[in-house]
Amino acid sequence: MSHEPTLDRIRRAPKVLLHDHLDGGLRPRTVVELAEQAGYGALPETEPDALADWFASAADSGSLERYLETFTHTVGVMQSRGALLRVAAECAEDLADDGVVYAEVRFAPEQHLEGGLGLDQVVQAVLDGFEEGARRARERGREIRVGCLLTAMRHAARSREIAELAVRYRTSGVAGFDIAGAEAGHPPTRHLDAFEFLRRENAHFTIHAGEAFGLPSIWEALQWCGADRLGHGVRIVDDIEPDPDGGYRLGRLASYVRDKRIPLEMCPSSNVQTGAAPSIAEHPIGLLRRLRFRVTVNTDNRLQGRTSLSEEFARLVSAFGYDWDDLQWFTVNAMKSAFLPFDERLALINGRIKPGFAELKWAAGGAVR
Ligand SMILES: O=c1[nH]cnc2c1ncn2[C@H]1C[C@H](O)[C@@H](CO)O1
Ligand SMILES: [Zn+2]
Repeated sequence: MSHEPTLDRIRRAPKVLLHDHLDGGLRPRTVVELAEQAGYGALPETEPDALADWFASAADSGSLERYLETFTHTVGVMQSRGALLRVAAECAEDLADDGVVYAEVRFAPEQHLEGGLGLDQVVQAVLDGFEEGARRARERGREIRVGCLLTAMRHAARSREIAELAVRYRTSGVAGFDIAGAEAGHPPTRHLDAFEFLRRENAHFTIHAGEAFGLPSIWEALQWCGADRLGHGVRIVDDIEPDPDGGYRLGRLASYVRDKRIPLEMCPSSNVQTGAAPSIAEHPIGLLRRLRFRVTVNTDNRLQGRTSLSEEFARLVSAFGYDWDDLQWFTVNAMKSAFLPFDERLALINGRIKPGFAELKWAAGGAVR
């Protein structure tokens, strides 16, 4: 029997997902049906397979700005309570079917007000949807826990309001806060007021940084804003240089990120699509994993990337030859980095992740550690 983690077996592994956009993970058929129901006439294709192809190829643009244009159509059909609830429920089900046991799914409430909903109603619809999806998954024997991160758009000016919303819902399923959108020209320090508020409230947040823009963005996110985690953070490699004796020399920022165990929410396929990395095989995740940064593996946008967490892992296995120990290491890193109380993280690591991986290693004929 092969020791190699195949896609099929990876799907059975208990996985953890920290960076996944609700509006980047719709089923193509759902986009078509919601568009019909809402009278949204701007879809570039109206047949689900053709629409799936369109999203994947339009997002394959080499530029974050053009990649983000594809969200017009997903956000466009997510403007009612019914639509938000359906998308969130299907998201929870799809992740559970992929073997994800814990997920933090993010979206920007301010983008879903065009149908007349208020911010609170938008958040409530999504939380209700996650609960419904998790319930349906449980009925099929799949246990998943889904938390929500509220995103503020970095080009807009509603971050303080969204941060307050995140704190208001923190006991109802919102695990934290994030900023997203085009990075160049929109530094995280523009939203300092929101981050300072969150810190005073002992709340958690991550910041998309070091994706389409380099080290200054990472530095601001950590040292000015106080981010707990970095969304992508892939450009931290710009602060790492090979040294003559075959090792690597870390600059001050890269050292800080590694020493403080700052979680990197890496999204390999998304980075290839936006041009942040030339290919999966050349993705900095290979080096960062070897240097033992706190690397986690994520999907970013399953629709645009035509991917799943299992597929991201499978792509890394074929590019870097990762084995079950590597996949477990990424997964434990992610669980340690979740915006969940420490005892609950530990319970998932010891109760689900370690036993689940041990079973797969055993089935693969490998040593159980
Ligand atoms: O990878 C990304 N970088 C920056 N912004 C992103 C990325 N993926 C999605 N977004 C944006 C588009 C969505 O409409 C928004 C909220 O999920 O976040
Ligand atoms: Zn993202």
